[in-house]
Amino acid sequence: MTTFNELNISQAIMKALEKMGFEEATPIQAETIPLAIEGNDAIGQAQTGTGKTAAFGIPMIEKIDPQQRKIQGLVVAPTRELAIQVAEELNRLGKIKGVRSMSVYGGQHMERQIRALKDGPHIVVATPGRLLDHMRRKTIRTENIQTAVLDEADEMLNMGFIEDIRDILKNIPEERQTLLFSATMPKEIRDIATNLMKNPKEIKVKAKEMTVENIDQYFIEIPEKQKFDTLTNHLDFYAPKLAIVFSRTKKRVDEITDGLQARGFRAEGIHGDLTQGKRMSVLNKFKNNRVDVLVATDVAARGLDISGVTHVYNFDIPQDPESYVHRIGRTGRAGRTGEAISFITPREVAHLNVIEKVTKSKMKRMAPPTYQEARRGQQQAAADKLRKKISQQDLQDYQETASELLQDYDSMTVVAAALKMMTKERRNAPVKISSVQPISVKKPQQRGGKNNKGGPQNKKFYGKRDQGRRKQGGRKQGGRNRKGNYQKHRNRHSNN
Ligand SMILES: Nc1ncnc2c1ncn2[C@@H]1O[C@H](COP(=O)(O)OP(=O)(O)OP(=O)(O)O)[C@@H](O)[C@H]1O
Ligand SMILES: [Mg+2]
Repeated sequence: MTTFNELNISQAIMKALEKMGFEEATPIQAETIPLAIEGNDAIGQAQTGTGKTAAFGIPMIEKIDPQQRKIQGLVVAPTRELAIQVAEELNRLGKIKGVRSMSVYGGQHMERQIRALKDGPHIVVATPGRLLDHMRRKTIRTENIQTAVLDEADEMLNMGFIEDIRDILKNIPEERQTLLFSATMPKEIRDIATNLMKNPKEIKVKAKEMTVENIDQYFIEIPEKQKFDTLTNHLDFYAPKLAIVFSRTKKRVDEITDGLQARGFRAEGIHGDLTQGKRMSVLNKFKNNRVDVLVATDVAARGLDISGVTHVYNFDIPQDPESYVHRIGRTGRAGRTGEAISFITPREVAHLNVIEKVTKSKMKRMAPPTYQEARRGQQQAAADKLRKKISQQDLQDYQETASELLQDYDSMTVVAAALKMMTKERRNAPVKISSVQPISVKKPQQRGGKNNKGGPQNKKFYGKRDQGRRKQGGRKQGGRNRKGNYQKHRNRHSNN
């Protein structure tokens, strides 16, 4: 264990850390901070929820001169919500030193953003599209930036964002320090990354598995048509405190959300087609426990740090093993425990095995809870409430009425009636979710098609010869292929 004291951190930041309740540095922080303070470029890889934000935030803030009201640090993040969250954490870390961070993202009034930028933040945390917009308008000046960070670096250097990132980095002084962070870093992306940096130090916190070990991982094999009932049975039986349900498409997110609401759950959906105002309000409701189930596309898969998420459901198994790692990493953060439950259709078993292999983790098979179990789960929740009430021992006022009841009925009947009244019986509204194609592990010759995301991680499933062919083909048809993919990704992220 390393204390922050041992890392030669200045007083102002030490005080901020104390206020934040950080007692010891996490391994990625212990390894990164000294290297980054020395000025090295670095690629940092450590599991989800292990404090990568402060690992780059602390050295970045150390270097900033608060007297100079110029942008000296830049963080680029893939989603708006993450940009906001990172800016908040940096503001906490920099508060006592007087270092101010501001988030800049799409979907927000340009004029308002420009006014706020005139206030002279020291650090800007931005999504790529809007950042480029400001750079072109010269409302964000880059000449004083000393540190540039790509949070979720593998995502930022993947096809959807890579061109934007190149454009951004071109505009930042070459003497800059570049820091890249993520829980996942496929080798091909690491190679791209290395080209953008100067002799980067690679910091990889050694872990047996890519996923966090205090997340219990399960899978339930069920036909597509039974997924929704299985989800509601599971939610009733296990009564998670806060759950995130990931689905593959925006349409399905809407349908699942509507379905859950129709069955009486406090659920809300989040995806890129919603207005920014709606996205924020949904997330805030979830953070404040006014919503129990957040249904989301991958827009919520990376980086979001919402304390108290106990369960992550993959209503649809994700295409990439990396995406799986990030999605389930929304639980089990900062040493807490969590559960991840993935629904797979019978045809997706091979794909599940691929995810297990790449992430070096194992998912345990779980039987889908039955309707009877779900009902029992609901009754148990009511029984727990009764037990809690009994333990509070403030029932004197009710004793006379209780004894009258017991003269007329036996105790079993009275308690059963009380339980029935308290049980949140599910409204069994019929719900139909439009179907999607199962994800299959395609044979090599079938890969590389127009709809194939073709992420670098897929390379593993090519034979040696095919790899070569793919490389060649990739270059030749790169334009079309990349463009197709690029467009697809742009759409996915179009609301940054
Ligand atoms: N040294 C520390 N002591 C206690 N808590 C910490 C420490 N460092 C970070 N945290 C807290 O741990 C949580 C997770 O941190 P953070 O979001 O930076 O993780 P991450 O590694 O970036 O995860 P992800 O890969 O999901 O983005 C946050 O709530 C953060 O405030
Ligand atoms: Mg993070």
